[in-house]
Amino acid sequence: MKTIDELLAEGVKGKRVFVRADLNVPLAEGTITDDGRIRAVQPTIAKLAEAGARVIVASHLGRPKGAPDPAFSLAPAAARLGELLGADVAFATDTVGSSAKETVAALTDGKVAVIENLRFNAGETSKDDAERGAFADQLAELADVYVGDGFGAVHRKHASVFDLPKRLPHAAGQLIATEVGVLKKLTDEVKRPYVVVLGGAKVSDKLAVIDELLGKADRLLIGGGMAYTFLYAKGYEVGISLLQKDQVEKVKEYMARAESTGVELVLPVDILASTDFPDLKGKTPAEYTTVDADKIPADKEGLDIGPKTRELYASKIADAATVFWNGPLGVFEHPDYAGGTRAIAQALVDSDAFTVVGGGDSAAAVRTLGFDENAFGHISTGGGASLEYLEGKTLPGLAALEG
Ligand SMILES: Nc1ncnc2c1ncn2[C@@H]1O[C@H](COP(=O)(O)OP(=O)(O)OP(=O)(O)O)[C@@H](O)[C@H]1O
Ligand SMILES: O=C(O)[C@H](O)COP(=O)(O)O
Repeated sequence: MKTIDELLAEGVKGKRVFVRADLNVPLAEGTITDDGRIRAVQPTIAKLAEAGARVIVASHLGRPKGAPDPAFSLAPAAARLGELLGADVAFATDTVGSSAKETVAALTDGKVAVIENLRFNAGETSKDDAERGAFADQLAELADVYVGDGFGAVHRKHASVFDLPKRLPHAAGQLIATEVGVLKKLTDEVKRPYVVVLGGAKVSDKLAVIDELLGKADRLLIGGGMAYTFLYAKGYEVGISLLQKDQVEKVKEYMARAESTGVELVLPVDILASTDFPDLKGKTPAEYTTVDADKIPADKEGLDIGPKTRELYASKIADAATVFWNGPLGVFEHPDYAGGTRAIAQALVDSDAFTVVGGGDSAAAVRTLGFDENAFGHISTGGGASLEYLEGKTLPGLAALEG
């Protein structure tokens, strides 16, 4: 992979450089609630601008259906990027149409423009190679050079991630280089004990990584919504908790494998359970009871790990040399169910281990709960991307940069 420094050494002054970023930030009524992903790509953009490039920043945001949708506009992200850079950032109201062409043509050396959400065009995410290729051809007309720096999207075989770098001279941005460097440490040269904490909502999304981690990690601590499928597989009743019944057999197989290979697979021992999902908007106080994990009442759902589990998990993290954490341990968006996630974040901060937090929600949780980002070894901007990297999969966006 060509690095950004190698590209800069070749000279980018006056060149139109297309930066594929991941500006897919959480928004609440048009306001960015966590700008971590914008800050993460800013150094690459700033370096290119300082070197006199005409920088075109592109990204997806959310999952619009291949057509313009104002709810998914990148305009707020472009404005925030301008604030962070301390410079005017132009904004094109389309992606490859007249606004994009005019905006790019008007760029002068060292200036930055953001084009509208790539996913407003069906070609971006199309499964059809020709349709994706045709969109990539249009994007290629906008630029002379491609810089891949949207780590959060490198697992997507999308036009701007996979097809476009094949059409232009290309290099990897600083963020991608950092992310890959850190994740390599978790795959090639991991220091033990290696503890993995997995939470979040969907077991099915994380099964493949559990499969891979059973051969790599020393301990696997399970929490969040996915814990209930494990507890159910163990034979417990889980009330109305999140349960993926179609995954139960697979989970049983993994539990047996963990047992036979000596990997410690640790499940919650107590749970905060309630008859109601909490009010995430008004954040009115929740009513819940703390129950043992094998005694979840039939009319209740588990919404966070309980105090005994928090202590247990913290003790399993305390002597780790490496920790990877993906997925909140409870419905952290409500203050009454944020305690489990907070306890795990604190355990990471307190440990001497090299700690990596992966996943959009986990990274946002760490910041919204008030933790200092610098207290962690690395906070990845990739959710699915970091998991797929750890699974050992070939990531289209990295493969394209290597070619
Ligand atoms: N017990 C639970 N019941 C229901 N939902 C839960 C529970 N615990 C956590 N969640 C929810 O899981 C969601 C996060 O899951 P997800 O798998 O998306 O996490 P992530 O991997 O960090 O994020 P991303 O996929 O964005 O990278 C949160 O919105 C949280 O409220
Ligand atoms: O949030 C993410 O994980 C990335 O931005 C990728 O988004 P996607 O899952 O919608 O492709």
